[in-house]
Amino acid sequence: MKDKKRIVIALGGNALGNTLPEQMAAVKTTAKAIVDLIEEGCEVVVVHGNGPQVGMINNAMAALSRENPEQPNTPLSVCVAMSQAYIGYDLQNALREELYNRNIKNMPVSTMITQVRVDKDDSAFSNPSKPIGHFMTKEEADHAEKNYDYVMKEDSGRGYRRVVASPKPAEIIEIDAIRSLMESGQLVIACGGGGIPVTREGNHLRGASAVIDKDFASELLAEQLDADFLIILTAVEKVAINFGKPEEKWLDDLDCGTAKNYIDQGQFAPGSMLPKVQAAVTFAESKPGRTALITLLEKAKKGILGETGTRIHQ
Ligand SMILES: Nc1ncnc2c1ncn2[C@@H]1O[C@H](COP(=O)(O)OP(=O)(O)O)[C@@H](O)[C@H]1O
Ligand SMILES: NC(=O)OP(=O)(O)O
Repeated sequence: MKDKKRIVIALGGNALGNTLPEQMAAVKTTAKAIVDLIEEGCEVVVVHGNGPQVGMINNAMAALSRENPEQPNTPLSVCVAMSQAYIGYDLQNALREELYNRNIKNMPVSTMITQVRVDKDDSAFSNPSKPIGHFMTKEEADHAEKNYDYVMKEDSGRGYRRVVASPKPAEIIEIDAIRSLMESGQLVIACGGGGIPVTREGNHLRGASAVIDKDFASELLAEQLDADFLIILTAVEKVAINFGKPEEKWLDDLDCGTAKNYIDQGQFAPGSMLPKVQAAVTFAESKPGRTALITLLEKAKKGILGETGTRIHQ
């Protein structure tokens, strides 16, 4: 029996920054927001994104293999694994320190290297859509497309980014290990970067060339851990309709039916707010009483207390 409110938190790009120094600084703020929820008596499992980081790692490994033909290129699945370890390391340390600062010394923090099974026939493999790495100019994007065989896409007027396949998560391979750690009172970081994408071949798990969306992976994790809340922390305090337009309206409360109508109207940008609202609706619909919350990282505590954010419910 659960005696605490169980929460899966999905951390967006602003929780980590884009570079090594930015990440070292950002995780301190992120840790404060997470430990606030632990102080409120919640049981928390943390998922994070990895778009900028996995792109950076992949570029570095590709440059290494270009310089040294004996060094084969590193598969994207391995780059996701590296990003889980690198981000988990910083986040785990920041969380441990923040727990100690608040005199919570009996809560070990661990990062679970997590594999997530995807369907090898997922249509996403022939339609790359997930932006990774840094923004580029048109000239840089043309160069990368021509020389590195990257697929590039313009991203909402902000420049060009490489896009890769992003299949839907079907199964969290390490779910029992994550559950055991959580139930023994640990603060667990899992499904980082959406999880290492793998396909199943008998007993063998083969790495897939993809990056899973962390919003969808955190939704699956929240369902499988029977969480009460899925909290998606991002760079806006609330979800809006007519976002960025004069008639913009910020939403406090959204039932699933209304959310689906707004999705059909194209109110949420693909690749940014759309997967969050889709994940929130899937979670809220999966069982009565489950609620999703989308809010600003720094407002997580106010959000859980019902004072801000957009709540998505049945
Ligand atoms: N309808 C909308 N309401 C609120 N924000 C929106 C909307 N459509 C697009 N956005 C943008 O989506 C961003 C969140 O997506 P993104 O930056 O990709 O998320 P993440 O925090 O996971 O990195 C917000 O900061 C905002 O700029
Ligand atoms: N994997 C993933 O969804 O990363 P971002 O949140 O950084 O895009």
